[in-house]
Amino acid sequence: MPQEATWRAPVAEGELDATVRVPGSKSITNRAYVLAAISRGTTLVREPLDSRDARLMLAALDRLGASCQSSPEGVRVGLLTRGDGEEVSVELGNAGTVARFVPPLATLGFRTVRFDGDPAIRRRPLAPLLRALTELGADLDGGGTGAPPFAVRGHGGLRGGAVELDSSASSQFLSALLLSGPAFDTGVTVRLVGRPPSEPHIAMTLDMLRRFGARPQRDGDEFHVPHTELSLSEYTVEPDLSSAAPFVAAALVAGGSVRIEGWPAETTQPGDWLRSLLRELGAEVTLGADGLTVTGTATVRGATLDLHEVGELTPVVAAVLCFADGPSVISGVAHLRGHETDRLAALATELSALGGDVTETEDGLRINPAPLHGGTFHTYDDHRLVMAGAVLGLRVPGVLVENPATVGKTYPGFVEDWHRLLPTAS
Ligand SMILES: O=C(O)C1=C[C@@H](OP(=O)(O)O)[C@@H](O)[C@H](O)C1
Ligand SMILES: C=C(OP(=O)(O)O)C(=O)O
Repeated sequence: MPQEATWRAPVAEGELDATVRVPGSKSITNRAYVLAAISRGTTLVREPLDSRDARLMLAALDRLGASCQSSPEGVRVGLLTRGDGEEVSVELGNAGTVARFVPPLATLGFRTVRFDGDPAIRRRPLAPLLRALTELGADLDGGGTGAPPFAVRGHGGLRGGAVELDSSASSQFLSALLLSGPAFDTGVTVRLVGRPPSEPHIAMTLDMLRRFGARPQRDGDEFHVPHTELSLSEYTVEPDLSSAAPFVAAALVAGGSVRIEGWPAETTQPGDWLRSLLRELGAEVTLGADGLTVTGTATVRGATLDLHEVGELTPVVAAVLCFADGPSVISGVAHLRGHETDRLAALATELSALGGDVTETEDGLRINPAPLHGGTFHTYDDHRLVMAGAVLGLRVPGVLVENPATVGKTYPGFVEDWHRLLPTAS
């Protein structure tokens, strides 16, 4: 991982012709670890992501007594242990999946689990989940503010049952309750109030629960997961299609072809939507047994896009649209103000600082064509802003991406892989 304070994002000096293998999906890896930790026996998670967020999840499960062992085959995760009244601390970093998925698990043992992390995670939404957990019988200490630091005093299980949940600030609140639902005494029934973002991530939760042997049901806004003993001997993680976003975007922005190996034929990942997006913006897109191939001509069409379901793609998509030949509007992503940073403010500020004509709206961004120039691209400790900066640098000399190491949240080898994409780059 580069240790420099800034990284000069390389310019594409010609057409691209590259094949890339991106690391495993953060969302799938961390769900697989959680489900493995409430499954009988040991689950081997193959091809998992190894990144800051994935390590934080493993460290959290280790604190809850699950044995987590890495080997060349993958990571073996055992069942959580009940504990003996001890007090442990879980480090959240700035991982939404750890902050949302682990507190429900902490109710299952006999231990007090203290949660805290980076300053940024203290500002991210959590209150509706902590409220719902309390209603389901959890004993929380310091959760009144609805933010870390707080503690869960585990009493060896959670009653569970029916609860109303406002998951409009993050789909992860709903996923958190559903993922632990099989381990609650009476399972869990969640009635949603408000519309959650990131529907594919909810589908991913339901799909992975089923694969581990749970029987989740959905009826519109009501979700039910009965108490069930789970078990699965092994689970293979797909490549992270959101980490692939800057690479496939590169073919459109710089021209030429980029192939992503291992792109699944069927998936619940939100990144699969890139196939239709890139076509709409002007690329040729082919999905075959050898992966996804995207071919572009360096011409980008402007577009009006509702990104409510695929919010995590916004930084890279916004960077691409700065090269469009017409105006663009991104909407449906007000919840991005509660992501790693306020992504709408960060993108408007940083893209404008490089000459972009980018303004914030209530729930998105307006982007008009404007010539860009070099300068420092601040990244606010947000991995996806590093990826956005890399895309800008393909066509704009002198883009200095601040703190590139922060990309290690989901993709520690990103900078090295990006340079391999551009063998003739400066
Ligand atoms: O469940 C998940 O793995 C995720 C859900 C989404 O969160 P939000 O619904 O909070 O946007 C997404 O943005 C995040 O990167 C990962
Ligand atoms: C929102 C994101 O992450 P997190 O899992 O921390 O919510 C993201 O990766 O874009």
